[in-house]
Amino acid sequence: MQTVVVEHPIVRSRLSVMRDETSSNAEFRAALRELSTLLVYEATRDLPLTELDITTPVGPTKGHTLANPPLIVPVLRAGLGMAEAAFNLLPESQMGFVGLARNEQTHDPEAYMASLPDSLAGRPVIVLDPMLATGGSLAHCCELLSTRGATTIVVVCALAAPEGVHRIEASGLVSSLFTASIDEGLNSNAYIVPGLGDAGDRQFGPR
Ligand SMILES: O=P(O)(O)OC[C@H]1O[C@H](OP(=O)(O)OP(=O)(O)O)[C@H](O)[C@@H]1O
Ligand SMILES: O=c1cc[nH]c(=O)[nH]1
Ligand SMILES: [Mg+2]
Repeated sequence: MQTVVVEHPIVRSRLSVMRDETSSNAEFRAALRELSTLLVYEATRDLPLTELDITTPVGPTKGHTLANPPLIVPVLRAGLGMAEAAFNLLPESQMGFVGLARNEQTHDPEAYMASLPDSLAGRPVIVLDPMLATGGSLAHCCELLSTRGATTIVVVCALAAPEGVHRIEASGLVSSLFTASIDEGLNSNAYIVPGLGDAGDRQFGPR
């Protein structure tokens, strides 16, 4: 698995707004949206292109279009805050949805929703979830995608813990991971330290 920590001054500043406990829900959502644009920009850098003939007002030339736009899959709830930014960059794409809620006693994900095409054979997938903590949720999501035939899965998250990076690498299902930071680790509640708290609650309020 290729792991890329996107180093950029704007990425750092938006992540800091997200980490700051005094940021409002609206400030957190705006910072996540802007951060997601930058992370998805990097995650799509190597997408293959198809050449096409176009005509400018001045004359003919060659243009390009995405050869095989990826399916975008936000993991609900928190990944919803990244979805619009990804769709804006990839308007040709389609979107699927996976709903997972981590059980805060066992730290295992509990699935409550999946809305995906039956077959993902031949379709690259970009999975969006701001938090990669134990990695249980993203591993579950990637297994679901793999069961439907996905072979190229790119994960984009705002923050990761080393434990989660190792877990999804060990799954063998993820081609690349793009994140703004790999933090120190997990606390006894399996929250990322220093992290930013609960990314779903910080956007939408407690569930
Ligand atoms: O790596 P893990 O240990 O599995 O934890 C990460 C998961 O926890 C958060 O979702 P949560 O379960 O809180 O649901 P929410 O998005 O509805 O808040 C986050 O958005 C990830 O999906
Ligand atoms: O730090 C964490 C861990 C899991 N889920 C979150 O939203 N934050
Ligand atoms: Mg949550």
